[in-house]
Amino acid sequence: MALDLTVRGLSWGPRPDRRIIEDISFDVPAGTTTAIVGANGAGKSTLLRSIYRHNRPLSGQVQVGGRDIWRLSAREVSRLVAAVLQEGAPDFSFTLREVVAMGRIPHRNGQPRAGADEAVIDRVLAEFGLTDMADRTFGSLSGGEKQRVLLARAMVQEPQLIVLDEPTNHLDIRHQLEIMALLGRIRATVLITLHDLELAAAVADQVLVMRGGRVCALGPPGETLTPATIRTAFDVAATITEAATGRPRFSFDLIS
Ligand SMILES: Nc1ncnc2c1ncn2[C@@H]1O[C@H](COP(=O)(O)OP(=O)(O)OP(=O)(O)O)[C@@H](O)[C@H]1O
Repeated sequence: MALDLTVRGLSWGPRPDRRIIEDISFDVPAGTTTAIVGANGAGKSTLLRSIYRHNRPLSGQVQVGGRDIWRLSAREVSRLVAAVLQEGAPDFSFTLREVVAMGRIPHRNGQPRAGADEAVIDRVLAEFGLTDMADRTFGSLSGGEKQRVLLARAMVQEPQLIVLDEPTNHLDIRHQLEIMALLGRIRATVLITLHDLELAAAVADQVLVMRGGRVCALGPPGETLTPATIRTAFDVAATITEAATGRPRFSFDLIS
């Protein structure tokens, strides 16, 4: 299940005269992945917060499947959009299964969990290799396992759009690759912030490069992750070579 995301002229700031993101427009076609990259403070997380209906825009629109998210209730949006964020980790005393089950709440309409919910939870736990540790407490898990659980919680939400803020942060190389492989199997539309440009080039159909709260480049990785754009966005010199896999490999130098 996947719906397209349309963002038009989106601006947000804590006050009308203090805009952190300004005039952002882009489309994410249904079922595709867009990576957002940019320097620290460029506005990536702020943009995501507007898309999962946390920051009400000062101007502009966010539409999922053609529906303006601010014309829908929070519950309706949570049936469409799931978020995997840096902040907002669940209580560490919940079991892994309880944390994953929280993803069904938007579908329950005040009713207790039903058999259908349990079936979705069991399926996703199995898909994510979490069944055997389902009774462990969230607090006892490693960083990589926690990240997998948060992704599983988003998946039981059965979203049409999933937004992820740096889901590979703090993960070792193997766990980074595992998370990216899991993402590759997701049927939803994906919007993801990443600091690692090689990961972005590997997973994204489209890359949105941000600088100073604005879109600095938008398009396929080969057209956006160029030395010129990287210099503008990150203020570094980039050299791009081709790895044995055929994917781009980046190395960086300070500009003296
Ligand atoms: N509610 C807020 N009030 C005031 N300033 C804010 C608010 N939210 C974010 N900012 C500021 O907006 C800027 C962009 O922040 P944001 O977290 O979106 O950047 P980012 O690109 O995600 O950065 P990073 O790569 O470091 O995570 C930062 O300078 C931040 O301090």
